[in-house]
Amino acid sequence: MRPNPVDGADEPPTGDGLRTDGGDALLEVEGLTTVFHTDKETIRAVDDVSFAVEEGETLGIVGESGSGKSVTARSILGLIDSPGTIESGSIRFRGNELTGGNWDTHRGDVSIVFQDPSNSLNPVYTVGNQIRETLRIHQGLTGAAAREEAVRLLESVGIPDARRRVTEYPHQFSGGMKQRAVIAVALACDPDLLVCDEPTTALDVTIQAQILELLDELQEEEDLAIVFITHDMGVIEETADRVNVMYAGEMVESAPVEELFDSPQHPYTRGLLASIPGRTVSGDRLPTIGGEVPTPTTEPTDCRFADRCPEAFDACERVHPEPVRVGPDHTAACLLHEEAYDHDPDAGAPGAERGVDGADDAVADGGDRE
Ligand SMILES: Nc1ncnc2c1ncn2[C@@H]1O[C@H](COP(=O)(O)OP(=O)(O)OP(=O)(O)O)[C@@H](O)[C@H]1O
Ligand code: NI
Repeated sequence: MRPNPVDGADEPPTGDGLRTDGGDALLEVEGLTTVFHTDKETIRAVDDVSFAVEEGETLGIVGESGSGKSVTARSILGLIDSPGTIESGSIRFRGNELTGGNWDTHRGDVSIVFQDPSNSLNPVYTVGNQIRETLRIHQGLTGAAAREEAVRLLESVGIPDARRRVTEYPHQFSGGMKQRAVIAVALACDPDLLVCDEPTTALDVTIQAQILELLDELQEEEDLAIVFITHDMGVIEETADRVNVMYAGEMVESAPVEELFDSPQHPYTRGLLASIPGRTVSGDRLPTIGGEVPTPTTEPTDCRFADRCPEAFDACERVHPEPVRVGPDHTAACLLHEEAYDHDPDAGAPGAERGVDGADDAVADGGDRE
């Protein structure tokens, strides 16, 4: 939520410049391709995705269900199990390559918080027990030191009466308090990067806001970098410094959060933004993008969004768009931004809402006046 402390603005853009190499980012992901081999097909859940996370920043990853957000998160943590595998690409943490089984060198430097806190805590151990176990493994703390640190961690995530609650079992915690406890366990690793995969989706709206606020405070206090995964553009606007938009396994747009919201360059991003309450002309229904995310099973030869895209033109069916620079710190993978593909300008801007269900309803509202 706070501004990126590493100001990349005055770095000269490199020639082909979309890949960061040799930079000092905390996490660098390059060409990540994670596939699942099922009986009938190979699912390319994450397909040639590249991005970086700087120290202390929050990177939001957004996209509809099935776009590859969680598989990206699990890949970073080394949590891809059979039938899944990282087929190619590089994941570097502080410059060290993690793929190829080197996750243990940074185990604990990267920690994850999942959507459902109930699945993340062991019901047969007290909350304190689980925090202390993590402190022992990752920080070598035992005895009184571990007990004190467990209480301090519960306090730091805003659990009242921490000294007593540390002795309680997960079922004695409410949903929101459970997720705070999960975050305390994640922090017991003393991570530099916290990956949050839809951490508030299972919680009600008020609690959700409290957890988002907590993450923001923790980030400032502990100088944490956060990768925040959500399908909710509203949550992205509140939490992220930078945003990656994913669609069918690919990263279709990436930009600082304000720029993405002010000047989205991919029609898919425009569709996601149009579905935020309050951003579109008032109508009974929010516009949604018709259709759903296809499951990618082959290397792309076209734009995977073409058949849902209100701005698609003929080349979109036969050419795969690669990410291109559309601003100093902004990329989009869309042929609208490749001059070589001469598209019909009439199919451009005014049609941005065409094919977006519900947009017509909003316009039709004017009819009530007669
Ligand atoms: N264990 C698995 N076996 C086979 N396919 C998988 C497995 N895990 C994920 N996939 C597939 O990978 C693709 C991406 O899934 P992923 O869970 O990353 O999506 P997501 O963006 O996190 O969606 P959601 O918002 O629903 O959590 C989907 O097509 C999914 O079916
Ligand atoms: Ni997911």
